[in-house]
Amino acid sequence: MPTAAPVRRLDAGHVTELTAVAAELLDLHASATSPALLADLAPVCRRLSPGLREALRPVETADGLFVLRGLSVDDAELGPTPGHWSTVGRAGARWDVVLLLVSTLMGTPIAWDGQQDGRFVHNIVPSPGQETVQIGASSSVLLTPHTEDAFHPGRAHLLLLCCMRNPGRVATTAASIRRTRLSDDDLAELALPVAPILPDDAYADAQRFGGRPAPVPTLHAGEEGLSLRFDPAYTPVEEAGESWRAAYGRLEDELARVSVAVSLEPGDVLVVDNDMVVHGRVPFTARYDGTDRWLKRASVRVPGRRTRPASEAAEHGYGQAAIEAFAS
Ligand SMILES: O=C(O)CCC(=O)C(=O)O
Ligand SMILES: [Fe+2]
Repeated sequence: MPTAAPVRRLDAGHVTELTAVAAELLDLHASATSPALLADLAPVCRRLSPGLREALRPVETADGLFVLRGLSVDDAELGPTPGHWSTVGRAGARWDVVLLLVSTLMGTPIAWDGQQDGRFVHNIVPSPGQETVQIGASSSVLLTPHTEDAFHPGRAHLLLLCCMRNPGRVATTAASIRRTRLSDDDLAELALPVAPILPDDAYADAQRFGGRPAPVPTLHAGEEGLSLRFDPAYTPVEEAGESWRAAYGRLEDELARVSVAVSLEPGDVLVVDNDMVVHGRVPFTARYDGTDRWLKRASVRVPGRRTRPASEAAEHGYGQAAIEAFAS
């Protein structure tokens, strides 16, 4: 049984190269959200050294994740943790660019009109009033293991979580479907489109969408192996039949059994395969004094990936559309 996430260590030379290129891009474009900076990402990445590009290759094991370690955060320079994503401003902007470069080496960064003002890098901070909601801004509750943006066919293939600060070493949890053991009957049952996955509370517009929620398969046996699409907090499980509910429960149990806890340290980047791994977070007590936990998050699509059922192409996505950082 896996107990720890694999760590990939960036050597000092590669850290210097990556941070210097990020600083140059930010100087040139003034803002990490500038469309001109997004347009520069792919050409700049092509000029990075082969060693750095190799170090930042995508996820390659059945764990479906790794922690990239070696970057370091200057805590004093970062400034206080904001109480809400909308008040981050330019804080940690160089990290936004680092994350966009790492994302571009692995695929195409995506954003959503309906989430965090269409930004390509989200800020995940505990926010007053949201302590118990099932979104990243929560704190006092377990954030239930989920596929990111599971409600949408345009969701990311890879999710990157970069730690700015994490007092108390609050753990992110991650569980790979490829490490679970399920009976053939359960696999067959969960491959049927039985229950829909509704938009989560980070998407107010999508939640107002008038169309009919379509049931989707939970598991998919693709050419490369099993993938999953799973978000029990937003799945009306109680509307499904008893036999399917029992199989879904066994899947939840198996995911809990193989789950690893990853306590991110400042500068760590957790890379998660969003088709293979569900992630969550243990509860913690927010301080709201500027020293709180703070992650930056990027979502990446990998062109040409065939890990999902073809039927997803016909989904309405609750009126939301993913925006790509550049044409891929
Ligand atoms: O806070 C965490 O460790 C993970 C939160 C999360 O689910 C996310 O940012 O997508
Ligand atoms: Fe998440």
